[in-house]
Amino acid sequence: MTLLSVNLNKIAVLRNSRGGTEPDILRAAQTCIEAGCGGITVHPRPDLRHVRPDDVRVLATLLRGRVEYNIEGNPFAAPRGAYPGLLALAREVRPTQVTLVPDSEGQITSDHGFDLTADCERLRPLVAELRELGCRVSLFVDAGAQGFEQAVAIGVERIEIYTGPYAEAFAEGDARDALAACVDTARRAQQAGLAVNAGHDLNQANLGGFKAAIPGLAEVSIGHALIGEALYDGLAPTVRRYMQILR
Ligand SMILES: CC(=O)[C@@H](O)[C@H](O)COP(=O)(O)O
Ligand SMILES: NCC(=O)COP(=O)(O)O
Repeated sequence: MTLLSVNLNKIAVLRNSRGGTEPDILRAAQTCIEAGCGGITVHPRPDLRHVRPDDVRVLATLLRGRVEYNIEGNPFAAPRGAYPGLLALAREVRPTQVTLVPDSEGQITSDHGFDLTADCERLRPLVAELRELGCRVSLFVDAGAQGFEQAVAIGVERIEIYTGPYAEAFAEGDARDALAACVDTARRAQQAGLAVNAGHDLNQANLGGFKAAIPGLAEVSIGHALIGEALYDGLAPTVRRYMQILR
């Protein structure tokens, strides 16, 4: 069974657009847990536009001992204001997994992975510290990435394949090449001893074929589409409830 980790960034984006506390991230996490998800993912960023450090902290308390907690982010992004940095957050909350992502400043969302052959040496001390803290470490990589042996050598246990190009090809009607690249990447990573996660723009339409093609897929983290789909699923009953009140 592949673990579903629900990314709650979009709940925070909606909340942040008004200020205040609604929609409430803890309530959203609780709902996802009650629905059977295996994990919660957050991706705090230095500009605080998504999940914020205080969200990361309160979620840790809610999730501990219940489901996996996956925190994503760029470990090299400098602390700024209320954002203490990814490593500092990991030291505080000790999530199940930290997924290191080479986001650059101002990126709307993640759009590429690490170059393992170039980046493993500078990642080495960070991976070591995260492992000391008891966190599993996963590296965000593009399909086609090389250097999995180097990743294993510095203590990395998983990769997360960036599935944006697969999702885009699927939406355009022909995902065969993009899927084949993910399948080959997963196979090589597994042969090197890594477990394989995947994420970005996965949705109910493109997930089934992806999962079927990747034996042993350990985890998918899904946020943007899942929250959008939840809106569609929830809009009609919600409107009906308002109509009841207004009768
Ligand atoms: C690491 C990753 O794949 C990203 O997909 C990201 O976490 C997506 O979520 P946001 O764009 O909402 O931060
Ligand atoms: N790691 C990917 C993730 O957490 C969610 O990405 P998306 O579904 O919001 O594109």
